Amino acid sequence: MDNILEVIGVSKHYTGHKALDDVSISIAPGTVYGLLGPNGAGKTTLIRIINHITAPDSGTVMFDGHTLTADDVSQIGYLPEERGLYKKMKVGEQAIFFARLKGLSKADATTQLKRWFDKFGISDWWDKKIEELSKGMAQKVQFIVTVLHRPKLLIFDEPFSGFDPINANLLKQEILQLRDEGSTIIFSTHNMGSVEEICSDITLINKGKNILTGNVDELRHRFSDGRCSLTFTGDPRLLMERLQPMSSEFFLDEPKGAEQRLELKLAPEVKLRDVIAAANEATDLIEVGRVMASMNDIFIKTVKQTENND
Ligand SMILES: Nc1ncnc2c1ncn2[C@@H]1O[C@H](COP(=O)(O)OP(=O)(O)OP(=O)(O)O)[C@@H](O)[C@H]1O
Repeated sequence: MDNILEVIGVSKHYTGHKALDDVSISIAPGTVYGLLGPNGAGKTTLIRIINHITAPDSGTVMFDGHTLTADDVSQIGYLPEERGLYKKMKVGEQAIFFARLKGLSKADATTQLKRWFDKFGISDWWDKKIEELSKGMAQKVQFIVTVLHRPKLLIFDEPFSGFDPINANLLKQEILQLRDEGSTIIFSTHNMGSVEEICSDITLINKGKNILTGNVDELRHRFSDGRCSLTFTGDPRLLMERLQPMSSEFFLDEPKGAEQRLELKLAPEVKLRDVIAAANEATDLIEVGRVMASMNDIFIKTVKQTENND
C-alpha cells in the first residue's frame, strides 16, 4: 500500500538559519510514527509544513499518493503543543463550533461529542466555560476536537504533557484505538518512554537534519550492543569468572533475596547458547534475556555522535 505521507528532500530557511535541511520521511498507513529531536531541531517546522501552515523552500510533501494541497488539511488532525481554546466560550458550544469547521453537521457533532465526553469523564463540563477547566480537562477537549472528524492523519505534539498517569493511559489507549481503526499518527514528544510504548517507527531530527530513522524494535536491538541479562541463584564471582572469555563488561545488580541479576556485553561472535551452558554450570540459571537499548540512550547517543562529527 502507498505511504500515507512522503516528505521528500524538504528544506526550510528562516533568516540566517536553516530549520530543515533536506529532510525525507516515509510514513506507512496505520502506524504510530515518532518525530523526535532536541529542542529547536525542526520538528514543529516540519509539522507546520505537513499542515500546510508553512511552505517549504524546496522539496515535496506527498499525501495519500498525491502532492499535498490545502484541501488535504481537512484529512489531517493536528493537536499543537500550544493549545488554543476560547476561554470565555462554553465547552460544548466550542467543541461543536470546531467540529462544524471540520465539516460535521450540528446534530452529528453533538451526538459524537457527547459520546467522547462521556468516555473521557467530562460530560458534566459541557455547559461550563473553558476558563473553568483544569489544564488536563481542557487538553481532553482539544484532543476530542482534533480526532472527532476521523482524519486519515493525526499529528500530536506532546499529547501527554499535563496529564496524570491515569488520564495519560486513557489517552494512550484512545490513540492506539484510532490507529487500529485506520488512522495514521505522527507523534512528537521528548518522552522516550512513551515512544517505546506506542511508536512502531521513528525519525530523529537534529539541527534540521534527519540523523536516524527506523523501526523502534530494530533500533533498540541494534543499539543494544550485544547486551544480555542472566537471573540466577549462586555465586556471582564464580559466574563472572566462567563468563570472562565471552564478555568484556559485567554489571551486577543489587541482589533481590536469593535471586541475582547480571548484565553482560557479549562480543559479536559469542553465541547466546554457549553463555547459557556456561552460566548453567556455574550457577542455577533462572532467566536469560536480551537487553534492549532504551530510546532515551539511543536519542542521547545518536545526537551526541552527530554533534561530535560536526
Ligand atoms: N517563525 C520562525 N521564524 C524564525 N525562526 C524560526 C521560526 N520558527 C522556528 N524557527 C527556528 O527554527 C528552528 C527549529 O524550530 P522548531 O520550532 O521547528 O523546533 P522543534 O524541534 O519543534 O523544537 P522544540 O522541541 O523546542 O519544540 C529553531 O532554531 C527556531 O528558532
